[in-house]
Amino acid sequence: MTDQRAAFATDSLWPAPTAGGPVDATVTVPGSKSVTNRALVLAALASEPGWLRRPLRSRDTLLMAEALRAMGVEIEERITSGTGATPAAGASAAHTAGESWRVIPALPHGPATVDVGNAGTVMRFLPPVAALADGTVRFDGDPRSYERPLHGVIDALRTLGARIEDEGRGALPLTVHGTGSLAGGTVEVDASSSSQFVSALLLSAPRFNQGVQVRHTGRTLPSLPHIRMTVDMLRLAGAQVDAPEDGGEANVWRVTPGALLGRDVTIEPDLSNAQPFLAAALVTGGRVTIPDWPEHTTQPGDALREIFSAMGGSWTLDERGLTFTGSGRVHGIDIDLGEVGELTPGIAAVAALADGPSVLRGVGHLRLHETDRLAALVKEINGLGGDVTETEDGLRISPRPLHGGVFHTYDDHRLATAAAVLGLSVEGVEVENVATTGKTLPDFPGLWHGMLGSPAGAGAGESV
Ligand SMILES: O=C(O)C1=C[C@@H](OP(=O)(O)O)[C@@H](O)[C@H](O)C1
Ligand SMILES: C=C(OP(=O)(O)O)C(=O)O
Repeated sequence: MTDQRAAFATDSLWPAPTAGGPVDATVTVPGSKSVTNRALVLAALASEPGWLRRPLRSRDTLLMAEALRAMGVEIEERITSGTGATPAAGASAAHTAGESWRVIPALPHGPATVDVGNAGTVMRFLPPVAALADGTVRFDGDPRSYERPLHGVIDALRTLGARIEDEGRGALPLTVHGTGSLAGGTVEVDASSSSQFVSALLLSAPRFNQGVQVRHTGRTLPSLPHIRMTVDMLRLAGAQVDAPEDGGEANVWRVTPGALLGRDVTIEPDLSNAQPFLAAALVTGGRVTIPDWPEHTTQPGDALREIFSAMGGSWTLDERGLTFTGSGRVHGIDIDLGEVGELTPGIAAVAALADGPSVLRGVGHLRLHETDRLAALVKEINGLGGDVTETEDGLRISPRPLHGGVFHTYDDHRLATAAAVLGLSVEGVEVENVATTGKTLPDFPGLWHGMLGSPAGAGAGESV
């Protein structure tokens, strides 16, 4: 619906390259979407300017930056040499070289219009910011954004004192009528459809008059590492947070009101976007190194070390980064992916090439992601000759010899990267709208061809 969306060619077919043999490459993966968008929100709400080093520049993060700018926050993009900047704790000068964003916070204000695209982080993290704004903020997005769950955030904000018009939809589009402050207080939310409900309320809570106490009341809670990421980043910005993992009450988070510090944050590489490259090492029996893999992280992609090892590879972590090595064999896996749901499409692709069956559990909420990921994976892998069935909360995958064909991606970046993994071993896979990878991973086709040492093919389309 916007200029950014127009940059995405949707009708092109990208011939996914096959791997001529075992891959052997080092792939520098751009910054984490989840860390970049949290860092932007926290910097925008801080009481002093801050820096983001090596932020991700992708559709989701540019939408977040644009939305904050629309509410009065200044975000300047700068190229730094690595010498003029103050590195974040533990970051080397090399780490800080490249692009940086200087964020100069302001009291958020309306009138403003926010395009959320199809970014869960934007559609969920920003209504609480808008509730703190002085003025009216209108939220709209891609057609799919109307279908993604938002009721948890809307209802909770109303309980905490906000006025929101959504014409009874409990979803986008909506208008938040901010008054310049929000009471805050105690709220219950069923976050079983998205952990981002909890993260959204916690991120802005230091600025609520009474802070917040959030109690999750649902039966399940997906993507816990992403909530831990929120808690860690809030603490790094000076907030006081009580969380269940510190011995607090189960399913209850508390944030004390107080000023947020302007920090200098170096964004980690996106470990979930490292997935297709690690998968390439696994399925070709090759080796891929991802530089700057953090020793400690809350990113769910860190679990790939163990998951892909259980599927047949092995890893080492040293000063070069994470090196993942395939053994030439790929095994099936029976695993609950509830904590790391965004890894499911890539694991499903590897599982379809394995030497035995797999069961992926705990990911029913993926039906409400960028697309219905369970239905899409069944349809598209089976369209190449596979045998994937949907269960109540996941997928059952029985590997079969696959053949070429068009793999549709439904505007879902992770469907596109999963298709590329299949294409390494299966001749003639054509990925429809590979440019949709630009939601979180700029120039995926370029990185992929670079890994394979092959010239970039036609039909790659534009990406951010
Ligand atoms: O907070 C975040 O940055 C995210 C949380 C998860 O969302 P859900 O809990 O909705 O799965 C994850 O899937 C998404 O890619 C990013
Ligand atoms: C679910 C995802 O994204 P979003 O932040 O839009 O929820 C994802 O990146 O896999």
